[in-house]
Amino acid sequence: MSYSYLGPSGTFCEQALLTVDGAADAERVPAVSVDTALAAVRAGEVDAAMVPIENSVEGGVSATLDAVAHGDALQIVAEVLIPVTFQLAVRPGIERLEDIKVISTHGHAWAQCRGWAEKHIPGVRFLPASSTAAGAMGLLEPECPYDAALCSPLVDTQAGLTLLAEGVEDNAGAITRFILVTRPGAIPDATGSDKTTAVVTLTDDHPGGLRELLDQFAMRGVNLTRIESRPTGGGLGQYFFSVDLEGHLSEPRVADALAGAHRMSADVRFLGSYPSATPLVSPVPAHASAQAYAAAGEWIARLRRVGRTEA
Ligand SMILES: O=C(O)C(=O)C[C@]1(C(=O)O)C=C[C@@H](O)C=C1
Repeated sequence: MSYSYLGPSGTFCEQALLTVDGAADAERVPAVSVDTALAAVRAGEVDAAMVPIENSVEGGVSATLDAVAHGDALQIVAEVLIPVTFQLAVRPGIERLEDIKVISTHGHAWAQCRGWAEKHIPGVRFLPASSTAAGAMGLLEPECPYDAALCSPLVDTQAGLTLLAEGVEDNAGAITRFILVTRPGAIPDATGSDKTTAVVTLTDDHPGGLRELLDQFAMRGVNLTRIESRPTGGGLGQYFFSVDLEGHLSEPRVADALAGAHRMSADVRFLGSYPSATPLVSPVPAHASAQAYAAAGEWIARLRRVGRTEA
């Protein structure tokens, strides 16, 4: 196997990738952006990509939500949760917080540390970097246009950077969720604790459209763990919905709910069923169990057989 990930080495993304069996010894190709990492999968240059999808403080990673929703089909085969904590690295010559005028990091990292930075370095300016590790590595460049970078604790051991502070995040205990993405192929077997991701674009804009979509899941006892609206790019008011739900496509209630969504909108993109990284939070109601579906299916089949005999 070969993998792309949001690089360079030292990102949280790489940390997530290294939790995958065999990835430590596999070919790992750092990419400059989520789009580039996924493009390498689409082009067949690597087998899979590890990219961030959601953070417990800052929410969805738009670059990932949009990239998997459009273009050649991709499939999510695994998810990884990584606790995130940040440290402040500085360029040579900077010795005190007061010397810092500009901080660089990934936008999601800045959103998680902005409160600390504004409190301890009043007036500091933010310069976006393509990743936390890219920001940190830039500090070693002779013409670095910023003084400090917020990065993962993985970075210091590799580069010999000077650290001025650790644990600078505003919310202790934050978690980022990453997904392992491949070209479409076999769906991982159901484990009994699985998630499914899909993208739905409602074709017809009318009052209650979103509620009707949600009903498809609610009435089949399917719990949603994330729902986000993202602009389609086609104009104001035009959105698609990206959803994660508890359950596997092989479960009748999940298949039925997705089929219901498809009846409402032909524009449903199935993005995969894969093992959940945490135990599912909501028990399956009795009426939505596989047994209840089987019993109801047999009942309908019986009715149809009787009808045919009598006809
Ligand atoms: O820049 C990194 O290190 C990443 O892996 C990206 C990313 C993200 O996109 O959310 C991952 C975890 C942190 O929340 C901050 C940045």
